[in-house]
Amino acid sequence: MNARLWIGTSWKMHKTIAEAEAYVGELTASPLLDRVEAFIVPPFTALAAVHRALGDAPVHLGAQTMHWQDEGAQTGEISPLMLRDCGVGIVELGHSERRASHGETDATVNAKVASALRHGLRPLICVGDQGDDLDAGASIETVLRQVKLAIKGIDTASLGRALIAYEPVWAIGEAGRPAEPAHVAEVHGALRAMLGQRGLAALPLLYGGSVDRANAGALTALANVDGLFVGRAAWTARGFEEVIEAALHGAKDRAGLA
Ligand SMILES: O=C(CO)[C@H](O)COP(=O)(O)O
Repeated sequence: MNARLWIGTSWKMHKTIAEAEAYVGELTASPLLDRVEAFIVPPFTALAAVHRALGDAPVHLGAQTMHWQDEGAQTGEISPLMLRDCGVGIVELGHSERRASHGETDATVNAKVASALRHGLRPLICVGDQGDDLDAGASIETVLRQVKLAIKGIDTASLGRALIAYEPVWAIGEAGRPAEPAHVAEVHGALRAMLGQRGLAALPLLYGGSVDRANAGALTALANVDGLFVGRAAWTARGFEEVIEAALHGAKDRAGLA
């Protein structure tokens, strides 16, 4: 296997179209993009403009969520067909902010994963334990349960396109504290073992939550970390490039990575 690291950033509810275009103009000048599977996940309003601005650049375009129906009376929602129409290839599903504040459940994540795969989109399934889970030693069972429910009833062959991001809720955002590499290694190891039992050992496992250029290398040095999903540290093109650089450096001695 000669896999490459997946390194991406969600801009969450940040950036106007002009700001998004300026970011893409700067990022696409980076030679590092040829060495990873880079992806950016802008807000819906900037998707079409970012798609145009990316042109042939080696950067995947993602969306932050979607509805599972193709169309319908779903005010305010976006369908998989609409994402495809904007040039989107990846869709983030189940982020903890959507679970906490926008009614996302394990069941809706499961419906969305199935729909994304039907429409040729690559689902980026986000799972994460709460601080209480961590304190109770229940991180692994929480995360395994979320993944099992997200992929429930979906055939193994089509799931080969999925990406999984472990994002501890206690590690995300301004109030978050970055997870220790030893904790990430334990959770990713358990995820790999469970997925392996289901014929899905090759699914890329990304880590997210307060990733920055200082800790990226220690995370990608871990055998079961196949990429990083970054928020704040990559909201400038230079910041994103620095994280990619650190991630590549961390992974340089790992067998099987390009
Ligand atoms: O979604 C995330 C990565 O895009 C995640 O919420 C991490 O955010 P960060 O703590 O600002 O890196």
